[in-house]
Amino acid sequence: MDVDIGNALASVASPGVSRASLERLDEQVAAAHGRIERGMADGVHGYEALNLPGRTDPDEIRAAVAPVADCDALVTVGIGGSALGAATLVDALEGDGTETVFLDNVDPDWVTGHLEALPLESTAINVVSRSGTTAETLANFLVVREAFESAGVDWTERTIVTTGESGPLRDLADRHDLPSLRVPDGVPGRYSALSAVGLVAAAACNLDLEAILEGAAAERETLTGSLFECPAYAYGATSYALDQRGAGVNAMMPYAESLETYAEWFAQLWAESLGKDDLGQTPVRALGATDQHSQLQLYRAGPSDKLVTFVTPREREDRPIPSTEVEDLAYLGDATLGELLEAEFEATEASLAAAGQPNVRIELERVDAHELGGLLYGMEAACVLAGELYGVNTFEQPAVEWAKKATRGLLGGGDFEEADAVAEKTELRIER
Ligand SMILES: O=P(O)(O)OC[C@H]1O[C@](O)(CO)[C@@H](O)[C@@H]1O
Repeated sequence: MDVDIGNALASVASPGVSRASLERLDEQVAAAHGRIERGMADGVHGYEALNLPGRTDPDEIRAAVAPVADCDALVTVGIGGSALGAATLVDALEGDGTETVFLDNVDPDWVTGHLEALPLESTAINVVSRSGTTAETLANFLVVREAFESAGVDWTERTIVTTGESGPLRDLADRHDLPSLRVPDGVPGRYSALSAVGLVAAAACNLDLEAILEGAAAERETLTGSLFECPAYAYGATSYALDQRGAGVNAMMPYAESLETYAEWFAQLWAESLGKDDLGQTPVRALGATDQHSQLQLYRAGPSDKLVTFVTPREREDRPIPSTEVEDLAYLGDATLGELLEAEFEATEASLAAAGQPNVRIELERVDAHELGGLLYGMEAACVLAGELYGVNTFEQPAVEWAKKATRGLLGGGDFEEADAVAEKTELRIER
C-alpha cells in the first residue's frame, strides 16, 4: 500500500501535523521499530502476528478444507477477529461462487433466516474461536449443529475447527476427529486474518492464499525505522499525531464496495488495540461514494475532531454510463462509473482539505489478493506502531471482560458482581 499524508500536514489541516513534528516523532518511530523487530524476532505475544506471512502454511489450510471442497456453501461461526478477517477476504475477493455466511452475532431472527436459506446438505461449517469459550460462537455452533442434525445431515463430516491448543472446541474436534487447525500462539484475534483464522474461509472459496500471503510479506519488507520510508508506519504515526492534536475519531472510508467489510475489520483492530488508559482514536466505518450523501456533512462542517482515511484502488473494473437526452446529465453519458467514483473520491478528499479537515489517502494498485494481503498487514503494522507511540498494551483487551462476566451471571453461569450491577441500572424512562 502507498500512503499520502499531505492533507494531514499543518499547512493544510487543523488539526494537522507539521513536517518538523513528524521529523521529531520519527525518532520515536525508530525506537518503536526496534522494539517491534525484537518482539517479532523473539515471538513475543502480539508482535508474533507480524511474522504470519512467513509462518502460515497454505497447504495445511487447504488440506483441512479438502474434505468439504465440494460444498456449495460455508457457514463460518465465530465473532470479532475470529470472523472479520475471513469476511474481509471473502467479501473483497472474487471466489469460486461458494456461498458464504458469517454467523458473528446471536440475533435469533437473523441466525434462523440464514440457516433456513442455506443448503445444509451441501454446506460446510467453519467454527473459529481461539479460546473456544466465546458464548456467541459456542451458542451459534450448538444451534447450527442442531439444524444439521434436524435436517439429517452429518455435521461431523463437514466441520472444520480452528481453535487454540486446548478448550471446549479443541475437545470437540478431538472427540469427533474433525479436521482442525491451530490459532497460532501469540496472535491476538484481531491480528489473525493472515492465519488459518482468516484463510480457511478464503480456501473454501478457492481464493489465492499464496498471493494474499505474498502481499503481506511484501508489506513486511517495508517495515523500516522511519515513517518517511514505511507506509504502514507513516499511517500509524500520522494517525497517532493527529489524535494527540484533537482528531480523536478516525473515519475509515474505502472507495470500493468490496472493502466495506475491511472497514469493519479495521474498526476492531484500531479500537481493541488502542482503546486503553483513557487513550485511543475512535474508528468509524464509512464507505465512498455512499457516505458523501450521509456522513460527509459532519466530516466537512462538524467539529475538527476527525481524521478521514481514504482507501482507493488505482485500477478497478469499469462500466460505461449510457448517454442520456437529459441535458443537465449529459456529462454523465460521456463517463464511466469508475471515472465517476474516482472523481467523487478526489472531490471529497479536496473538499475536506479545503475545509482544513485532515485526511490521509491509502492507495492500492487494485483490490486483489496480493494488494489485500498488503493492506491487512500494513494496517496491522500501523496499529502496532501506534500502540507503541501511545504506550498502551496493544495486544490485550481487558475492558471487554466486564460485559462477558455480566452476561454469564445474567444467564446463571456463575456469581458475578457485574451481573448485579445490571439490576442496579439508573432509570429515567420516557414511555410512549
Ligand atoms: O477467538 P475467540 O476466543 O472466540 O475471541 C473472539 C473475539 O473476542 C475477543 O476476545 C474480545 O472478546 C476478541 O479479541 C476476539 O477477536
